[in-house]
Amino acid sequence: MGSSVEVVELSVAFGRTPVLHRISLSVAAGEFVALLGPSGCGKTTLLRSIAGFVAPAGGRILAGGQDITQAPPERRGAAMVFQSYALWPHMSVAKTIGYGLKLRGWDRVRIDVKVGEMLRLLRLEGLGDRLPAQLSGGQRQRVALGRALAVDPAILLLDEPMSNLDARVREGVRHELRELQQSLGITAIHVTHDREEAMILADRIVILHEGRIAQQGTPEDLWARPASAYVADFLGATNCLPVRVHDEMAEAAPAEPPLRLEPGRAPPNGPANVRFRPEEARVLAPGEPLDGLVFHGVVALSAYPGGRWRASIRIGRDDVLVDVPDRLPEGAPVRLGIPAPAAHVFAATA
Ligand SMILES: Nc1ncnc2c1ncn2[C@@H]1O[C@H](COP(=O)(O)OP(=O)(O)OP(=O)(O)O)[C@@H](O)[C@H]1O
Repeated sequence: MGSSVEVVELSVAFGRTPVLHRISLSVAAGEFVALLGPSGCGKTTLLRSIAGFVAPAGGRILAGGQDITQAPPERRGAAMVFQSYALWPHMSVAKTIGYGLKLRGWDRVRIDVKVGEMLRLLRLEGLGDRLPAQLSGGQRQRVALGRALAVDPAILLLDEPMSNLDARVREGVRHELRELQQSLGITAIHVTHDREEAMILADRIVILHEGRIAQQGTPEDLWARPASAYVADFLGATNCLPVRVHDEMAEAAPAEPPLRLEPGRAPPNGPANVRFRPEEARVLAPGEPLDGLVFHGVVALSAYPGGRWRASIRIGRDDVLVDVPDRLPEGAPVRLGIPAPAAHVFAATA
C-alpha cells in the first residue's frame, strides 16, 4: 500500500544558487501526482529531495506522517525509476529485478518467487535470462520498473521514465503504468515536461515555475482554469492577443460586444491579453453570434497537419493559429471567435 508524502516549505540550493523556494505539497496515499514544468524549473530536484539524494537547505519531508528529512534513501520506503533506466549491461533481467531483495538479505528461493511475480506482473515472462541489450526500449523500461517495485515500496518516484521511448510505445506504457499503480495502490510522483503524459497519468498535476509551484489541481481543473499566463501557455493556450479590460469586461474589437469575465477572475482594468488554444477557437460564419471574444482578421496561411486544417490568422500585428474543418483561402477576411470558456484573460504584465 502507498503512503502519503508531505513536503513542507522545502528549500534547496546548489552552492549559492537557490533552486527550490519553500515548496509545500501534500500527496495522499495512493495518489498519482505529476510534477510538470519546462527544463530547469526544479522538478527533478524536488523528486530527488523526496528520494533522499539531495539535502534540503530548509523545510521538512514526511512519508506516512514520519519525518524522513534526514533519513537515508533506503529508509524512506521509496523507489525511484530513472530516465536512463540505469540498468547494468551485464546483469540479466531476473538478477536486476531481484537485486534490491538480495541487498535486503532475502534468500534465493524467496527472491526467485518474487522475481517470477514481477516478471508476470510486467509481462516479461520468458525474458529473465536476457541482458538489457537484448531487450526493446519498452521492455527495458519495464525491467527498471520491476526493480523498483520488487521491494514493495510505498512510494514510487518516476523521473521521466518514458522519455527514451518512441511515441507509439509510450502511449501503451502510460496506460500500463497507470493500471499498475492503481492495482498496487502505490503512491506515485512522476516528473515530466510532457503535458499530455501528465494529463493522462495523474490524479493531480503540480506545475512548477522557477522553483515555485505555479498552480496545482486535477488535469481538468488546470485545463479549464489556468491561473496565470505561464500555466495557460504551458497547457497549450499558446495563442495570445491583446484586449482591453474595463469593469470586468474584456474587449477585443470595438465592433463586437465585449466579453463579461468571471467575477473575481478579471485582471485589473487596463491592457491585458487573451490566451487560447488553436483547437478551441473557431472561424465564425458572417453575422454568427458568439458568447465570447470576436476578432477580425485575415487568413495568412493554411496548413494540413492531418484531420483538420490549421489556419494562421493575422489580427492586427499578431498571428494566431486556429483549427478549421476546411482549407481557408489565403487573404480571406474572417471573424475569429474564442468561446467564453476557452478565453483565458490575464493582465498584460502577468
Ligand atoms: N547537482 C547540481 N548542481 C548544481 N546545479 C544543479 C544541480 N542539479 C540541478 N541544478 C540546477 O538546478 C536547476 C533545476 O534543475 P532540475 O534538474 O531540478 O530541473 P528540471 O526541471 O528537472 O529540468 P530537466 O527537465 O531539464 O531535468 C537547474 O538550473 C539546474 O541547472
